[in-house]
Parts: sequence; structure tokens; C-alpha cells
Amino acid sequence: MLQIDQLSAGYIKGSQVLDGLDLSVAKGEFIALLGRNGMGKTTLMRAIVGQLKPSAGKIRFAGNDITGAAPYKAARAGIGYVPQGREIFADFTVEENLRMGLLGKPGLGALVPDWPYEIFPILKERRHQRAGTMSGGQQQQLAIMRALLGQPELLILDEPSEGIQPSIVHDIGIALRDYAKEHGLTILLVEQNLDLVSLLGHHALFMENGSIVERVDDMDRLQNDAALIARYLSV
Ligand SMILES: Nc1ncnc2c1ncn2[C@@H]1O[C@H](COP(=O)(O)OP(=O)(O)OP(=O)(O)O)[C@@H](O)[C@H]1O
Repeated sequence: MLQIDQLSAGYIKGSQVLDGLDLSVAKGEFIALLGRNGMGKTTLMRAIVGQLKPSAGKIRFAGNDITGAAPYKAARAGIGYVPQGREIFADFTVEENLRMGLLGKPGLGALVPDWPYEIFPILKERRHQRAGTMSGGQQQQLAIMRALLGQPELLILDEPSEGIQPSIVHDIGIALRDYAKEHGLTILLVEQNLDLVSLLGHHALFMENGSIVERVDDMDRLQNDAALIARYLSV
């Protein structure tokens, strides 16, 4: 579904953050991308969704070449994005934020349907409140639902657990897993929280200095292999 070949990208001319990266994600897979801060995980996500133009390589999604395409094209092609820090509109109400999710693709209408409110009822309770008044966990629920309202085939989440209490992270993980199974959604997750990775991941990829350096398919190993965690995650 997503095929990335020899991708290079960076912020300063002549200095690459990603250097010849390859990644393949099949339909229905849950892939977690792990690694220390500054290894290039967010840079990779931004390149996929069109926020950063690669200097070399190819990104294909569902058979289309989307290398360097504008963000709205990635959204229309079926990629949903929940960025690091959530980026909700703090001064807009919850419902207005959700309506933004309907703008990603033509034909989704203007009215927020009931299902996002059924998944996270707190959003219904707070739908006329300004989004910035909600807790971090509630804002993350909002950001995820805003992305899902665009009916993506691939959902990219960048550190959704950041700054959120563990019980809410767990609830978000369960809700996402159930939704993804029911709708055949593919997930690419950047995350340091191993509980969420184990809940949502089928495969874990470890990133170091702009490349994917190790792949783990046995999720139990993530909880039990101290050497693996020390090598790629400990500071
Ligand atoms: N807007 C930017 N301009 C210049 N350099 C940047 C910019 N954003 C990130 N970088 C640099 O690119 C490198 C990779 O950063 P990136 O955010 O992709 O890492 P990461 O693995 O996602 O880590 P983190 O969890 O800290 O976000 C880092 O050296 C970072 O300082």
C-alpha cells in the first residue's frame, strides 16, 4: 500500500536527515516506528504527508506516485495524519475542529456524523466547548477523530501518547485498534510508549540516524528484550 524507496530528505541544503530510507507497509498492517529523539521519525512522516519535499527517492501510495505532492493530495489519496503535538484549533469548538476533518476529501458532507461521538463520548459532551479548554488526552481523541473523519486508508500518528495519562493512552489504543480492524485501516505509528506499540503494532521498526536499522515482528520481545530497548530507546 505504501512503498518508500531510497528516500532522502532534510531541512538544510546538503545535510540529509533521511538518507536512502526504504519502507514498505501492506494494507491492514499496524507498523510502529521507534527510536530516540532526533533520529528522523517525524521528518519521515512529514515527507509522506507532503509537508517536506524529499531531495531524492520515491513515495508511492495505493499505486500512485505521491513524492513531493502537496499535503491535500496525500489526504485525498487516503492518508490521514495526526501530527506530533496534535495541532487542533484551540479557539474553535470541538465540533468545528471535527468539521475540518470533513474538508480533506470531496463528498464527505458538512455535518459531523454520530460515530466519532460514539467512539469518544466526551467529544459529544464537549462539542460546543472550545477545544483548547480540554485536557491533553481529550484533545488527542479529537485530533484522531478529525483525521478519521477524512476516511483515510492509512492513518499516520506521531507520538499520540505524548503528555497523556496512561489510562487515556490505553483507551485511545483500544478504540483505534477496534476501529482499524473494523474498517481495514492501516496504521503507521511513531511512538515511544511500548504499551501502545504492543496494543497497536504488528511490527516494530527501529530508526537510527535517518535509516531503519532493525525490524521486530514479535511484539513480546519489545517488553522483554532489555538489550534491544537499551540500544534503541534509552537515553
Ligand atoms: N524544522 C526543522 N528545521 C531544521 N532541522 C530540523 C527541523 N525539524 C527537525 N529538524 C532536525 O532533524 C533531525 C530529525 O528530527 P525529527 O523531528 O525527524 O526526529 P524524531 O526522530 O521525530 O525525534 P523527536 O521525537 O524528537 O521528534 C533532528 O536533528 C532535528 O533537529
